[in-house]
Amino acid sequence: MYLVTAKEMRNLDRYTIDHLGVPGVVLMENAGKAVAEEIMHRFPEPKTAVILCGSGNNGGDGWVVARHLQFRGWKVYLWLVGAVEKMAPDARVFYEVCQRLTRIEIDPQQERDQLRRHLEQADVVVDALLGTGATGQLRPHIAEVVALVNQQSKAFVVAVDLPTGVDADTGGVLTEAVQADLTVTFAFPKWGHYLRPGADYSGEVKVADIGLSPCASPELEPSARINLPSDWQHHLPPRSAWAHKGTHGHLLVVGGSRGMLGAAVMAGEAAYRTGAGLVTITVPSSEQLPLSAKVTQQMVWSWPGESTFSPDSWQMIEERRTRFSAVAIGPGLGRFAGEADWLGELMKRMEVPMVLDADALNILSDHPSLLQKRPSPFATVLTPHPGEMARLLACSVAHVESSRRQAAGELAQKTGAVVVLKGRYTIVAFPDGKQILNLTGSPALAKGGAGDLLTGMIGSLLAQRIPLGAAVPMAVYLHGKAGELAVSSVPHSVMFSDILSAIGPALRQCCQ
Ligand SMILES: NC(=O)C1=CN([C@@H]2O[C@H](COP(=O)(O)OP(=O)(O)OC[C@H]3O[C@@H](n4cnc5c(N)ncnc54)[C@H](OP(=O)(O)O)[C@@H]3O)[C@@H](O)[C@H]2O)[C@H](O)CC1
Ligand SMILES: [K+]
Repeated sequence: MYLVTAKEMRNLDRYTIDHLGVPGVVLMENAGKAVAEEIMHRFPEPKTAVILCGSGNNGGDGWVVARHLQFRGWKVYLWLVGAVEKMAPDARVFYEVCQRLTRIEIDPQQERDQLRRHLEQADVVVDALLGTGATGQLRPHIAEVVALVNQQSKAFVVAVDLPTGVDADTGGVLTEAVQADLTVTFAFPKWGHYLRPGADYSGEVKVADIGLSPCASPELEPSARINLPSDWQHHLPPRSAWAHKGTHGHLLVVGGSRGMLGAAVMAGEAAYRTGAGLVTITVPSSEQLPLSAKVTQQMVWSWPGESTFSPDSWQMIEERRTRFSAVAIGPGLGRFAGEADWLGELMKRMEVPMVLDADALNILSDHPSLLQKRPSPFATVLTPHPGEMARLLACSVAHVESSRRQAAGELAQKTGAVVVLKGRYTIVAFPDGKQILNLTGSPALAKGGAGDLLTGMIGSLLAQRIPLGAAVPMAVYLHGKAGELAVSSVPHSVMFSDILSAIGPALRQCCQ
């Protein structure tokens, strides 16, 4: 499923109407009817609704909603908040239908006692004021009505396409926004539904098919998609009865400095759970023995070239590096003298797909040129949380969080790496500008170790030679799904081991 900007939506709209000739009023009828059906699905018995319509086509959808609810016995209070003479032509068609059906209140733009009274009676309020056509800060008369809607607390609030006041592309709030319980959007979800604070105003987001043309040509192709198993589940290799431990890849995990061995172990365990045939963890030689006593299924080596960083001390890697089909660097890595040369040497020598996380990213922040050491065409995946992203882009965390889509895209384009910007809705950004938004996840993942798990899962799927464009979104989706499935009681008490155990069920749910 695509994820669109307002402009991409308009392009698809225009193609359907102008090029294919589907009348706009047909799309509007389908849109309004879809909203009415979602409402009646939640309220099977007729209730009282206040429907607030702007002058544009978002308002047009509102007139259609009003007619359908009224036909099904609802008490409907209809309000035009805007100027009739400025009404969009398609909206005008349905406005005039409503005029023949019932009284339409015109917002007086000063005292609004009547509107308050209607809102107090409402079981449902429909926000059809502004949709994807909103630009700039809300004009006062709209902002005042939005405030009135938010002041009443009884009604179930349904936003048409977008909550009024939410920017379709950034999720930013234009002055203020309608706090919706449900948003019914059309054809494809918009970025604004999943970027804060817009995500907090959207409530549950339902996507209605209104008969819009699917993407008909490359130039119309939106640049983003929602992460869905249907896009990659066929890439998970089946388990042949003839398989052996060498059949499903060998991941090298590099990390685990003193006091942070657990991170490397967790990444390694997650890699096994996600299907890797072999996992080797490398830790500082001082930690190798203690760790060997702790882990069973994973081989434990010391860091390559740890002592002298001289070329010949990399012999171990030279002799064995072809054994590995992917490498993950970072879980519990820590910072140390000579880190840049060491990481650069490792990045250069490992001619396999590579995941960089945690302190490997922080070292990269101080030495961005290290990425140029990566031998092409081997892929590199960066998995920053917002703090690491801020360091990589030399900006503030607030800036990253207020422009997640742009930040992820910028780093991917700048580095040529695949960027996984973690968060409630993780974004996977590719160097060619394509992006994938992931919707799975749970507050249970807001704990130490969750990032190490994801690093191990991405490394595991890359080690199994799953194509990059499938391996990364698959791992991100499964990681979030495992976080959901791990919650047996409350998310507060979920442990790393619960999430680890949930990887298998998540795989079964998505890939069988
Ligand atoms: N394929 C689809 O997705 C379909 C979507 N539909 C609906 O159409 C809207 C988009 O309609 P559009 O007319 O382009 O724009 P809006 O209705 O969202 O808003 C335009 C009106 O709002 C006024 N406006 C703009 N910015 C502000 C602001 N900051 N404050 C107050 N008012 C604002 C604008 O006034 P102007 O003076 O600028 O003209 C317009 O009056 C989409 O969201 C869907 O709901 C179709 O119904 C079906 C197909
Ligand atoms: K709206």
